[in-house]
Amino acid sequence: MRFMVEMTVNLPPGDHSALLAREREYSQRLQRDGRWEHLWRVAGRYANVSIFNVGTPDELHELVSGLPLFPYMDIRVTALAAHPSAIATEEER
Ligand SMILES: O=C(O)CC1=CCC(=O)O1
Repeated sequence: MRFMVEMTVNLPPGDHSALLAREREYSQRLQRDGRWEHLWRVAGRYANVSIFNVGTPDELHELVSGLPLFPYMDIRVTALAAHPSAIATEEER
């Protein structure tokens, strides 16, 4: 199941380098294992748009709530369905 996840980061002022390093490590592990398919910066905002490919909504919730930045983010999740006009490989579906 694919989900579009929009994350807006609201960090208080300060040095968050250790937290951001943990966030990067966590997200790159999920990108490498294929569950975090896309990660894009929203131009001009401290926000991202991501595509997750996971088995269940519960799994998505577990992954997203485990993000080190989770307490500092507003997160919006949209479930995605196949578009009948999309040209996509079987693997992408
Ligand atoms: O910088 C962000 O958009 C927050 C974030 C999510 C995954 C990551 O590595 O950073």
